[in-house]
Amino acid sequence: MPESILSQLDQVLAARKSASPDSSYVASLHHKGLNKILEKVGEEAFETVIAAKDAQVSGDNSKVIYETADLWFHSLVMLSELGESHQPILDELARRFGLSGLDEKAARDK
Ligand SMILES: N=c1c2ncn([C@@H]3O[C@H](COP(=O)(O)OP(=O)(O)OP(=O)(O)O)[C@@H](O)[C@H]3O)c2ncn1[C@@H]1O[C@H](COP(=O)(O)O)[C@@H](O)[C@H]1O
Repeated sequence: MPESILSQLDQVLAARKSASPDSSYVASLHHKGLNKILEKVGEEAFETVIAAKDAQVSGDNSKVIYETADLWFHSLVMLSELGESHQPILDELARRFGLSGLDEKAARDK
């Protein structure tokens, strides 16, 4: 089975941690450090929200798809900077699968 794009990206992002900041965008982000990466995640989250509001009016989802990809990508860079891969996130979603959000909240609020 071909490797998933998330696995392929994880490998590239990890390799970029030791690359020269002049040689690549991801290497430049790792070089600038976590605060710069978090700034980008916040920026992309905001742009995604605006694109979703626009899509609601126009009925065209192309911009929100593009911005969500930017958000996911920068979130992967954040995880990579912290020494994580995408896998624990998929595992957490899998753990939650089938667990009603309402039931989970009720158990938490007890
Ligand atoms: N998926 C992506 C990806 N998505 C978005 N981006 C970059 O993320 C940046 C988004 O920032 P903005 O939209 O804010 O644009 P900007 O104004 O250029 O950014 P700033 O100057 O504000 O930081 C752009 O430069 C995009 O090109 C990405 N850059 C890289 N990748 C992947 O990461 C791999 C490694 O990339 P390099 O490190 O550049 O080789 C690539 O082969 C791709 O697979």
